[in-house]
Amino acid sequence: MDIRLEAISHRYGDTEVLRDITLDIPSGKIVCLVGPSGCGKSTLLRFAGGLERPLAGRVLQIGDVPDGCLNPLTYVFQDFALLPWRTVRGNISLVLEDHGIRGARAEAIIADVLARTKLTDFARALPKQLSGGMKQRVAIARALAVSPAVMLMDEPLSALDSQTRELLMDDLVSLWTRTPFTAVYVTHNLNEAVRLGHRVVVLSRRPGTIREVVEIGRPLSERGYADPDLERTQKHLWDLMREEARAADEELIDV
Ligand SMILES: Nc1ncnc2c1ncn2[C@@H]1O[C@H](COP(=O)(O)OP(=O)(O)OP(=O)(O)O)[C@@H](O)[C@H]1O
Repeated sequence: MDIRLEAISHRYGDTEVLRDITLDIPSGKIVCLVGPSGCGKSTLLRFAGGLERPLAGRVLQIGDVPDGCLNPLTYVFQDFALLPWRTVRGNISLVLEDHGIRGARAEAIIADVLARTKLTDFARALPKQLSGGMKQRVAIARALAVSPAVMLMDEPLSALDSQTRELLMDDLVSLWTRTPFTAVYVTHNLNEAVRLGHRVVVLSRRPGTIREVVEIGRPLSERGYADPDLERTQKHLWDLMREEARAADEELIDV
């Protein structure tokens, strides 16, 4: 399933947040949204996920959802949002229980997503026993369990230290390489954007408009740490954003 955002504009009271955003999220690709603080990235993600409606424009879902899809639009949040009293397995089974899936069918799905996220040996652990990176893997496994058409990822790695973030990026790349998924991925981190994005959408300062859409053709599995081509692309993204990021930062200080 593709998502098309068509001529989206929005304001909260007197604050114009987004202006005339038209954007395609093609099936099987990761589209990263980057831009200065407060430019409307998370708002756009909520519109894509149908959690909120824009004042103008529309969000179209085009095509079929994947086989076995229980929840077409599924979020992965920065803070993992795991239930502390449930085990890894229990956190994943919960989303299946919500859809009335139990027994052998649930077991098969849980085994599959635990294997895909390399968590099989941790099925009985409680969240408090896990590192931040492992918790986020559980959150990703839980999202995958519902076979989403599109994963909506709001800064999923930003609560993690830089080494853990590197490891999780590798995990996301191998996950996508084995079975491509579709994602809208909001991040402040331009390195994440160039490592994980097939398409990087640079938004301007608020009201967010699209400044540039950067396509990155190189396969995810061939994008290594400190790759000179990717560093050039990352620099280009930062050149697009630098002044506006500073202005947005100073605007926050003025408030
Ligand atoms: N529900 C709401 N009611 C009022 N204002 C809101 C609401 N949600 C967001 N805003 C405002 O809309 C603007 C865009 O917010 P949003 O969180 O989408 O930006 P962002 O680019 O994701 O920000 P950041 O990079 O800092 O996370 C901000 O000025 C924010 O204060």
